Order: sequence, then C-alpha cells, then structure tokens
Amino acid sequence: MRASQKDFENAMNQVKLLKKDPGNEVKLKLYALYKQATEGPCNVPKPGVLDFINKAKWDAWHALGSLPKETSRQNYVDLVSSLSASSESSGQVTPAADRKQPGSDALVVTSQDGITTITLNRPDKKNALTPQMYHDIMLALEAASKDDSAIAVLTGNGDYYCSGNDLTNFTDIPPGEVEDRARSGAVLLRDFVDCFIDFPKPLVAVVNGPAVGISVTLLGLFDIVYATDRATFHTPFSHLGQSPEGCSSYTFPKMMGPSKVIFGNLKTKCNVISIPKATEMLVFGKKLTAREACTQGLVTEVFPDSTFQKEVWVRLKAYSKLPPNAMRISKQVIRNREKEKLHAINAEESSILQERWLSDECMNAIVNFLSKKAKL
Ligand SMILES: CCCCCC/C=C/C(=O)SCCNC(=O)CCNC(=O)[C@H](O)C(C)(C)COP(=O)(O)OP(=O)(O)OC[C@H]1O[C@@H](n2cnc3c(N)ncnc32)[C@H](O)[C@@H]1OP(=O)(O)O
Repeated sequence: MRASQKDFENAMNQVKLLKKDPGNEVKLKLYALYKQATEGPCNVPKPGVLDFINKAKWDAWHALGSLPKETSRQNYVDLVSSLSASSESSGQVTPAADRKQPGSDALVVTSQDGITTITLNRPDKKNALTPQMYHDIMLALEAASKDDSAIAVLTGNGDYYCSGNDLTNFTDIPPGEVEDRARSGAVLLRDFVDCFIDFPKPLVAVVNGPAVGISVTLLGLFDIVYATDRATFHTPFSHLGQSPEGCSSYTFPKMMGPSKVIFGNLKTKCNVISIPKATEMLVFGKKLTAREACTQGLVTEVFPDSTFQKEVWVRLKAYSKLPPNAMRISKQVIRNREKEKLHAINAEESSILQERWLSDECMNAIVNFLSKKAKL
C-alpha cells in the first residue's frame, strides 16, 4: 500500500521525537527523500565546493534522479519507521489528521489509537515552557477537545517531564514594561490553566521524568497521573519568590490531606495539630519522590522506569477503546461541580502571582538562576 500524505506528515513528526541521533548519512537521506517527495527531482543550482553542508544535501537530493514523488514519500515513511523502531520511540506518534501543527518543534501533537498525545519537546532545556508553548498547548487542548480521540495525554520528550516555566521568560524586559509584562503574563497563565479546568475528556499525565513548578501544580487538574519511579515533584515557589498556581492552592490540600503533628511530651499535655501536607510542598518547596507523591494522592500509579513507556501505553490504549461519550460524561459528573470554584481560584492565584513577579524576592531568584549561582 502506498504511503498517504497523512502517513508522510506522521513520519515528519516522528523524526522530531527520535531518541537517538540517526547520524549524518541517514539525515541526508531523509532530507533528500523529503525534498524529492515534496518538490520532485533536484532543480536548484549545485552549491560551491566550499559550501560543504549545502553541497552534501544537494548531492543527496540530486542522487535520487527522477524517483517519483509517491515512491520517495513511501521510502521516507519506511525509513522513519525503521528508525523509530530501533530508537525505542514510544510509537505514539501519528499526528491528528487536519490538525494545525504547533508554531514550533517545541511541542509535538499526535493522534493514534484514540489518544491525542501532546509532547513537550525541548529536551535540552528540560522541557521548560516558553510563551509560545503555553499558546500551543492551549491550541492543542482546544483541538483535542473536538477531535475523535477518546482521551488526551501530556508527556515530555527526554529525561525530564518538564522544568516548569522557562525562567528566561523574565529576561530582556525593558524597564518601563515590567508591569505590562506581569499583567500579560497573568492573563496568559489564567487562560492556560482555564483550558485544563475546562478540558472535557479524560486527561492523562504521563510523567516520564522529574517535574517542576507549573507542570506539577497542574497535575491536580488531570484525571490520571502515571509516573516513572525516576520522577520527582518539586514546587520551589518560595525559593523563587513566587506563589502557587494551577489551582494547586486548592487541589493539593484537598488531594493530599492533613499530616498530624504531635508536640509536647508524656509529662505535659500533648497537642495535636493538623497541617495540610501540601504546605510542605507549596510553601517550603519539599521535593517529593514519585512514591511519596503517589502515597500523598498526587500520582495515580508509579511504574519502574525500565517498563514505564510500555506498561503505560498498553494501559492507555485499552482505556481509549472504552465508549468515549460515557467517559466524557463520567468525567463531567465528577468534575463539573468544582469548575466554577476552580476558575475563581485560578483568577485569584494568577493575580497574586502578577504581584509576586514584581517583587525583589522574585527578581533576585531569577537573576540567581540565570547566573547559575543557584540550582534548585
Ligand atoms: C505565562 C507564565 C506562567 C508562569 C507560571 C508560573 C510558573 C512557575 C514555575 O513553573 S516555577 C518553576 C520554574 N522552574 C525552575 O525553577 C527550574 C529551574 N531549573 C533548574 O533548577 C534546573 O535546570 C533543573 C533542576 C530543572 C535541571 O538541572 P540539571 O539537570 O543540572 O540541568 P541544567 O540546569 O544544566 O539544565 C539544562 C538546560 O536547561 C535549562 N533549563 C532548565 N530548566 C529551565 C527553566 N525552567 N527555565 C529556563 N531554562 C531552563 C538550563 O538553564 C540549561 O540550559 P543551558 O544548557 O545552560 O543553556
């Protein structure tokens, strides 16, 4: 069977998620097949001998002669498929048909087996979230809420799930614009979190590695959180002069419950006070292991890292075959009565953060991070 345009687009996305660099020879072959499949035989002048890279690309394309576009497309798809198999790619990478792809490679949206997967794809920056990524995630959730998938998944490419907000978002702000930027940041944050509150289908976090900041706080708005035993959960807001978002000031104490602190001794009267466990995370920045997060109700299930991807995707594929309308309605029954409250909490948290971003504590913490004085 000939590869369709959709198969070809799927393969292009798969290439972005390859875990191993396939090497220059294969990359040239991919380039040549891509050009031949999209533009036909090489029709541009040969670059000069000193223009090594462009000459190598030209040679590879030119070598395909008059190979038909359809055959090139098929060969491209076959080559990518063999690379994906050998690089242990999760195999979840077929983009949804007709979906508008995100504005950059930092987010990859795919759809297969009734599952729309949104993958954070900035592994060299530990998948830190840029403004473009916040916008693209909102667009992806909007599209996923209407497509024919039964469930949606958020995950990360590389060793991290996500290192939270990209702290360089706070740099290069001209002095007179700091307040405006804090205001627009708070609007973006509020809109972003609203999309998670309103998402109508089951939403699953596949936490493939450590998670920091907003990527942790949002977990309270997911329906399932699967984590590798390598994952950690860290919300260093006080260290950063910031405050909790993602509705975590409400969802975390609710999910984690109280921890009892007993003080006094046998001779005196003992006092028992109850502090929400979430306080240790959200106020004191305690980093939880995956198992601790599971015991405290933030994570649904923890898997050994060696079998994480396999076990999780087998499970999710089975879930995605359940009747989609029933799942959507059940989610709504569980979540709807909280929605109004969550929107109000989100608005409040966003406006408090807007103030925090203007504080000296916050500015100093970011300067520290950027100057590599501090590693959280
Ligand atoms: C619309 C706005 C909404 C904002 C909402 C409010 C959100 C709040 C938060 O999310 S608060 C949390 C912010 N995140 C952090 O504080 C994490 C900062 N990063 C780290 O502490 C460390 O990088 C690490 C623990 C995540 C990983 O440490 P390590 O394994 O030692 O790797 P590196 O530090 O060398 O990192 C590799 C590379 O990635 C860059 N990077 C990592 N995280 C971020 C980040 N959050 N922002 C920007 N850049 C990040 C890091 O600088 C390195 O880059 P380099 O190779 O040096 O160019």
